[in-house]
Amino acid sequence: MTAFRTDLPPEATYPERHPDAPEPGAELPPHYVSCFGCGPGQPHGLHLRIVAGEGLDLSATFEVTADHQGAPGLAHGGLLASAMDEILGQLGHITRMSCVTARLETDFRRPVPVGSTLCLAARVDGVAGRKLYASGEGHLGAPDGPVAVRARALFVQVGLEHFTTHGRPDELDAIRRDPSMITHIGDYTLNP
Ligand SMILES: CCCCCCCCCCCCCC(=O)SCCNC(=O)CCNC(=O)[C@H](O)C(C)(C)COP(=O)(O)OP(=O)(O)OC[C@H]1O[C@@H](n2cnc3c(N)ncnc32)[C@H](O)[C@@H]1OP(=O)(O)O
Repeated sequence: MTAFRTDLPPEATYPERHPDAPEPGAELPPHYVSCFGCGPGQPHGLHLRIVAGEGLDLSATFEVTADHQGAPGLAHGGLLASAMDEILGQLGHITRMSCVTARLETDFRRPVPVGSTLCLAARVDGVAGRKLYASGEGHLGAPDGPVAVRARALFVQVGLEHFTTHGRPDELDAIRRDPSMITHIGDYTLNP
């Protein structure tokens, strides 16, 4: 059997839900107004609205429109992977780890027609040091609908300097002028 690089290592542990994690049922704040996945100010974005679950899990709905096509009338696979990347990455809200995607594996199990709603679910599988392992699915039409897409990912925790070092100065300057473009929770600045 293939050993995927997102397989949980033996030293992984299952973390507690962070006491400052969003309440179950609460909608997560967008981490950055211009994020392609969740930013309300991103005209070309997916505009995912992500809701905290009871444990180390999240859910969201993704309305698939004609803007998301690959084949005629069908969603583009890379776009579905982006939606999974976004909801999996936002699991950092629940564990309070500011992470970036190191590896994302996606299985496309059914075509996703334009006009359909994809119900996304994501959960933490474990944490090993800076590494957060996560998995999720996209169900067609309803949370218990057929699985159209499945993903597993490895995220690596990074400090704020990851973004300040590598981000384009124009966008970083815009955030300095208007800090409300990114979400701050307490003394923690979320991944911009
Ligand atoms: C409160 C917080 C809330 C946060 C909410 C945020 C919402 C955000 C939502 C965003 C949603 C969208 C999200 C996005 O779109 S994030 C944007 C897309 N991702 C990136 O741009 C990341 C680019 N990559 C990097 O910057 C670096 O490579 C990173 C930082 C990932 C690691 O470089 P770094 O120099 O720091 O660390 P390291 O190289 O020592 O690696 C560390 C460990 O990881 C293991 N490893 C690394 N890569 C892989 C791999 N491919 N498969 C398997 N394993 C891998 C590695 O072996 C090592 O393991 P170990 O030797 O320790 O055992």
